[in-house]
Amino acid sequence: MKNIVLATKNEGKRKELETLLAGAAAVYSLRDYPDCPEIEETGETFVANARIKADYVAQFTGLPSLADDSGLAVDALDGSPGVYSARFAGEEKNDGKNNEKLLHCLEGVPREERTARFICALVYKNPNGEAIEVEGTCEGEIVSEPKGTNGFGYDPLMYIPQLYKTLAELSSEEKNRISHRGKALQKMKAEWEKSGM
Ligand SMILES: O=P(O)(O)OP(=O)(O)OP(=O)(O)OC[C@H]1O[C@@H](n2cnc3c(O)ncnc32)[C@H](O)[C@@H]1O
Ligand SMILES: [Mg+2]
Repeated sequence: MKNIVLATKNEGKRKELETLLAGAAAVYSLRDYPDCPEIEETGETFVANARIKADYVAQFTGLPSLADDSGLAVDALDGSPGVYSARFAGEEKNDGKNNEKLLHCLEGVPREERTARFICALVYKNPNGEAIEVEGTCEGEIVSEPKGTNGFGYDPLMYIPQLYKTLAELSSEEKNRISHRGKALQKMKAEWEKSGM
């Protein structure tokens, strides 16, 4: 079984990725490398940022690394907060404040115009330089008040019309089945199979 270091400091992501990788890889994370410095996300796209994180952590640890850069693109906000999703309400990366700001930005916007999607770019990088890049998306609508307590980040605001629930009202298994992250990881597993990496 391959060893992988997850290049993330986000506990919500770490848990989901660990569950999704169970049986496929032995998983470490930056919790196991507390000396790994903060990695600056200077890219303009999700995949560019995931590449930066995967490269850095593969070099730093000498092990294959899997990075996730993700976020929410809201149509009524021309795709914002996008790559700024974590820092939408400031550098401190506060989920509650980010959600408040998003609701504030969408005040008065009618339901039919509140469509949005989560995007997850995954980059897998071997210390020898080989890489695999995939992306997954999850479509929904931004509700006008938070609902549900599961998940993390913007989950309480992301309503999935087909399920009549927000992502935060789903169990982790249900979320993983339909989420941007779950879909991206399915693609990654297929690429691992194909390439033998
Ligand atoms: O960069 P790392 O260390 O992985 O952790 P991060 O939290 O900074 O992660 P990102 O830079 O990828 O920013 C993504 C933000 O988008 C949000 N997000 C991503 N996936 C999400 C999900 O499945 N549910 C809810 N919010 C999500 C969440 O608020 C994250 O902070
Ligand atoms: Mg980040």
